[in-house]
Amino acid sequence: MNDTTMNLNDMNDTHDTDTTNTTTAPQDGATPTEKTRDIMTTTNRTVQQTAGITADNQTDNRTSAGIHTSAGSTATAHDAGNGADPTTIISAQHIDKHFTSDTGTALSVLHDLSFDLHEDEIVAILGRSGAGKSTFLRILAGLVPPSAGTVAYRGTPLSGPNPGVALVFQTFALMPWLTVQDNVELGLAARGVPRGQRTPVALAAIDSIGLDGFESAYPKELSGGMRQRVGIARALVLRPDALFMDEPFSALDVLTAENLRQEVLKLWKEKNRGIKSILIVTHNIEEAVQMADRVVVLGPHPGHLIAQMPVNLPRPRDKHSAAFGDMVDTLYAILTGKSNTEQETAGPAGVAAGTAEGTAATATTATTATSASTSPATSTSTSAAAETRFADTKAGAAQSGAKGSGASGSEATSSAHAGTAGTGTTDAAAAHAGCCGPDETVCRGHGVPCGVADPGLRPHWTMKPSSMG
Ligand SMILES: Nc1ncnc2c1ncn2[C@@H]1O[C@H](COP(=O)(O)OP(=O)(O)OP(=O)(O)O)[C@@H](O)[C@H]1O
Repeated sequence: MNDTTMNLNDMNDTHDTDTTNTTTAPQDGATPTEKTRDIMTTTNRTVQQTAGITADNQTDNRTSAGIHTSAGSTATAHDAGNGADPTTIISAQHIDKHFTSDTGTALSVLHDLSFDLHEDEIVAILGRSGAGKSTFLRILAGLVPPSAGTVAYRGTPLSGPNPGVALVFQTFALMPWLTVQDNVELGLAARGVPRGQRTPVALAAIDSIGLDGFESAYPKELSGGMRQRVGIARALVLRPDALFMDEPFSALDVLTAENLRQEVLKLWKEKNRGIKSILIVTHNIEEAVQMADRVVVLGPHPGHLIAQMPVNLPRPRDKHSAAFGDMVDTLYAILTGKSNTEQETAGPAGVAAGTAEGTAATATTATTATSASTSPATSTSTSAAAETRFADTKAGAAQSGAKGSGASGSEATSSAHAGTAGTGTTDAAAAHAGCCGPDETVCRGHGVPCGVADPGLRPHWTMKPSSMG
């Protein structure tokens, strides 16, 4: 510990680093009164019924619920969270958000968005670039006040930073002048934890995230992946009820991102994990399906709830399974407006039921898959939607809706094989061998046994090396 850390609270006040959830003040001047209005009276039973999920029977209902969508503006993602459910960590009700430009023009960013986060779940907020995902996350974190609506943490309306949240940022937000250890201790120091107590906690977190031996290193000495590990460790030491991750892997190369996702999921599996929920913002469909127990889809202009989908696939998830692919296809269709799920109450039920067998759902059939609930997988999804379903929706699906091309369409996964295997061939075994380390029995990028040809290997995972960056 160096002297710099003696004044950590001062640093937090001085530098806008977004390093903890305890120091950032509301930015647009909304009053606590505005923020707390009607918090206990906004329960909307109709909406709960529409969603098909109740607090009392959460898991079972999720399993059978399939995809829920909202054609209207009053839908809520999950139950309405009136405080009756002790597993509700955060409840946001009827959130509106607008920003006003220098010229006085109002930009409506979020409209009537309701959402509950519960214990023991990972939720992904998925949407196109500009849909308002990060803004919504920040509102839930209490970093930005809503223009209308309410946010409560454990039933208590927020009037500032959410005390149950710790944040991980896309850009890591590390203090460059602090060592790894000091960065990790930052949030604890800001909370007034004495140095003698925070050091062992920080060291344990550093160890758990795979940075043992780098305690004294400075951020500039670390790779991007290592920096994000520091960012994650810094959040973990706070043992937050909710770990918020705002596109945490999108600044990393494909393999590093995949490794870190696996690390986070490994931590999540631990009994004494210290965090009760994870909320991850992403525009990567595959990442959402890989990580989340529930995917909440936001539509743009202004950001609003268009669908939510439970992900009941067994963990660790097999990206090659038909069920996984069907979920990705379905979400792609929803994101690109090719789905008419607004009229449906269930999507590909094989997926919703969490079976290994998917349905024959494709981008065009997913929305009418209610009658295919027991169908085995019969499709390898060769539609344009399927071709691009692993694309970063910001670069690929979100902008064009066309077949993935170049870096956008292929970056998300195809380069995982090619970048390491260096083959770019259609030889599945060779491709997997490339991402299997000497001590690994499973290809970490794709969840298949090393050295085993994967019959489900999709064509776009073997694109030409030149298109893989
Ligand atoms: N502080 C701000 N002042 C003005 N406009 C803002 C502010 N923050 C966000 N916006 C606008 O709100 C909209 C939503 O931004 P936001 O970052 O929440 O979207 P997003 O879905 O997270 O996008 P991305 O995936 O590209 O990060 C954008 O049009 C953005 O320009």
